[in-house]
Amino acid sequence: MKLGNITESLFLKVIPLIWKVAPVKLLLVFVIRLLEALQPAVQIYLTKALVDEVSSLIQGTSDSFQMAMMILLAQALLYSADLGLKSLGHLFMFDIKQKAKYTVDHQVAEKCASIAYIYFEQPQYYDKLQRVSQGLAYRGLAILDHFFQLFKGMVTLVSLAAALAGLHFSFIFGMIFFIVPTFWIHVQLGKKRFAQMVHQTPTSRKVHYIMRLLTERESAKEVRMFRLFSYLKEKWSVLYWNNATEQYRLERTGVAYQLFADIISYAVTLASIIYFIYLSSEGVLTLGYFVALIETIAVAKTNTQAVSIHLSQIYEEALFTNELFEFLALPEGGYDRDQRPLRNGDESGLKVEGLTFCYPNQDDPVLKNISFHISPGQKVAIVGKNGAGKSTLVKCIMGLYEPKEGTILYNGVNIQSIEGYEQKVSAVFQDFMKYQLTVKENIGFGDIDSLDDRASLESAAARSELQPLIDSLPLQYDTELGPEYEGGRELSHGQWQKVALSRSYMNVQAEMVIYDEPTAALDPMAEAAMFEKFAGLARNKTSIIISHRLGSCRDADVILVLKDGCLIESGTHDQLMALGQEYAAMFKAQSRWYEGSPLGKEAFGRS
Ligand SMILES: Nc1ncnc2c1ncn2[C@@H]1O[C@H](COP(=O)(O)OP(=O)(O)OP(=O)(O)O)[C@@H](O)[C@H]1O
Repeated sequence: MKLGNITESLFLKVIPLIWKVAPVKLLLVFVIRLLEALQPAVQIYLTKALVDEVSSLIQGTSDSFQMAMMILLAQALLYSADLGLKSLGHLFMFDIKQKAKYTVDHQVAEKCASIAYIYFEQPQYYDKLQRVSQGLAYRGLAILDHFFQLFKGMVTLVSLAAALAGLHFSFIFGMIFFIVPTFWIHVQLGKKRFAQMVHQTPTSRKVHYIMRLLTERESAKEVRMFRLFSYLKEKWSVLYWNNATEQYRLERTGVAYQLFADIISYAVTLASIIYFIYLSSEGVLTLGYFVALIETIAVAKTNTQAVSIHLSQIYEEALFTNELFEFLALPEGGYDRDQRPLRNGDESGLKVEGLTFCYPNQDDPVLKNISFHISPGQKVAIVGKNGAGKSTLVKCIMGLYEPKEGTILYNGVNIQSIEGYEQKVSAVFQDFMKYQLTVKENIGFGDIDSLDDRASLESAAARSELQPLIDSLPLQYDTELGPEYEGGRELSHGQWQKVALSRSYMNVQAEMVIYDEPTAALDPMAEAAMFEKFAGLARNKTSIIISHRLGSCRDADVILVLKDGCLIESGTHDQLMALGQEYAAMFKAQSRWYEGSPLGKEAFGRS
């Protein structure tokens, strides 16, 4: 990363961002750091005056005891003021960081909500997100701290350099000898640390993932049942030590580099002290001057090291901060709006034409040249074996994925050009959310504007037969669901599915309803009721159901049969049965189970 980029990151991005959230506090911290920075030079000047006064007192050449006391008092006052400024500076910085973290977290969350859904299918996205959240919490905002410390160190050094240069110009070179090696070392280490973090991100995500498997409730059942603890712990341990060993090696290199820099800096200090002793022996320096110079060297040493460390830290933080700004600059919506084919036609309903879709980082398309038309109000079932592409197809229809080729038109318009298209579609996904929040929120999220509309909530709950369960809960609609928080009430999977269905019923404005295996966890009575209600609910809406229970698809107006990403059959149940191919074979295989055929008996090992 070039110096220009670092300055740009610091002055054009980080500081303006912080200026926006806390301008007054930022200015105050700046003033405080300036005052703090000038304090060492004044202290050294007072020390010199004090030592000279005391040495005069010892030699009996002066009776300025009062003067010495005055100087001591001034030093004490200065020291107290410095302590006060430090505490204030700390508090102001704490406040600035809280506000800046809030603002940036907020922007990251907004970005996550607005980027194309397809980003969530890419491991690189999760790697970046992890670095962004790590970088933000622990590093990004530290850049400001380093900047102020750097500023303070520089001001102190300039004030000391002015004093030393007056004595001999070579002290300026001495200071450079202090700064350059430490700076170079820390920049190199910063670069290495950043590169290491980028390359370790996938492994460290895996380490966290396996630790979650070992500790969380979701996985606890299988971990115990399959006795996975030792295997997973071993896997976690290998990955953990892979990263930890690399980090240790880098730290060891860092320590060796630092030792080298410290030796150089000590040599420079020693040379300076020898020179001061020589000047004193020549009678050029008073005792006070000598003491002040020794103190100056000590303070200069600390500050030059601090300056080089803070400079290199700014470099390192800028690498992290840049990741954050790159993340925030990801294109929203993900589609190149100018490239989108915008077609207007008079055909109503949903028309899919030549749809081909490929997941990121994969060469083979998951959906291949699919075309069909659904008229408004039609009931459509999508069936096919596992992995045939059913869920992917509905995600394309919902506008979550952009086709690689082909178009999806709704009432003749490309769905990606339709403002608020997502409100026209209501859906229940296979992996629906179990919000660890109240019943009201779990249902009301289906139409956030009606969250407080009790009548709508009750009507949605009644449609999925959920009302009796809600009535039995301690706080009814205000009962917290899920076991993760104190007082939360856990539901069965089927009950959760009813909650998800209720959520979808909230969106009464939806023109199209999509259900991806909506009854998988429901008992037969609830399933039958759901289909009865669904027929009524979806009467005026286009409805698309994915189901493996082919019996529930019999009444569909159109059944689409997918195989290996291709649409191989479409028609009514009777037409497809008459065709006698994939659908007919699947249907017959399933119906044999209900009719008690030998196939069913074999599966249970009966003769
Ligand atoms: N996020 C993803 N990234 C890459 N490939 C994926 C992703 N999701 C699904 N696939 C692949 O796409 C293909 C179709 O998956 P999809 O979930 O659409 O099938 P499906 O017909 O809904 O299956 P099921 O009946 O098991 O739910 C599968 O081969 C799957 O491996």
